[in-house]
Amino acid sequence: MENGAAQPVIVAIDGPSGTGKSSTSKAVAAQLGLSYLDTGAQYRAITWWMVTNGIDIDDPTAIAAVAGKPEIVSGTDPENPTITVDGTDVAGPIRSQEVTSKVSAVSAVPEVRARITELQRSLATSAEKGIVVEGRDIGTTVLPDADLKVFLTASPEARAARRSGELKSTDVQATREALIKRDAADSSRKTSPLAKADDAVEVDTTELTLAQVIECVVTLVEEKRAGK
Ligand SMILES: Nc1ncnc2c1ncn2[C@@H]1O[C@H](COP(=O)(O)OP(=O)(O)O)[C@@H](O)[C@H]1O
Ligand SMILES: Nc1ccn([C@H]2C[C@H](O)[C@@H](COP(=O)(O)OP(=O)(O)O)O2)c(=O)n1
Repeated sequence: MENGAAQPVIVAIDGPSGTGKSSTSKAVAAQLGLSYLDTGAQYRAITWWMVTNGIDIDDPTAIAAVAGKPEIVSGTDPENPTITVDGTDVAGPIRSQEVTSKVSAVSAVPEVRARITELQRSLATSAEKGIVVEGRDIGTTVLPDADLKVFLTASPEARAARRSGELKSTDVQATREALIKRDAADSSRKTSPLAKADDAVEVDTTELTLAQVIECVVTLVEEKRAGK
């Protein structure tokens, strides 16, 4: 088949916080003309709704009871990814410290995961040219038949330095601790934890520039498409 008429390609990119999933996925999707989905933004959006509606984050039963209520819509253009909850643009508020500190507890609730996973699968199957989906459990649970699975890693020091730079925070040590705590919670939850799929390609980005990581993933997609 000619490249121009290629079959939709599904790319799953997983890994802990600060490994470069969002920046890499967005750039790869833009370069290859694919859609892009930030699944972390969806979990942040449902967490934002729980916080805004006064739901007790320490009560998984209370979270489960209302998990079906908010309508979460993700725009999948990599040049302009969007996220709304019941029609409200929440791209800014979902990055708040409060949401960041509560998102692991909310996303550990099975009813929340079932709801969000369904949204993710539906977006992936409707992407005409294909999609790059980034998260924690995409290769293992959400899209186990993805054409390419990549698992990004980096040292905690590199990840904390990147996040601190982004948050314009000088306290790299506090950022490092918060990041390690969130990764531990995400990796140890019962339902669909952060994990590398057996057939994922692991890329350690500690010593790589973002441009190098993007090039690496684009090459992996092209090799898959060429049937190598
Ligand atoms: N290989 C890299 N080298 C240096 N900085 C990077 C690299 N990859 C990503 N970054 C930067 O690190 C920060 C976190 O990256 P991001 O893509 O949001 O990670 P994740 O989605 O895995 O949490 C961003 O500011 C991004 O520009
Ligand atoms: N597929 C996913 C994606 C994110 N999550 C949860 C766990 C993560 O700590 C939060 C936030 O994810 P996000 O990718 O926005 O996190 P960072 O960009 O690393 O700060 O969502 C998840 O449980 N499953």
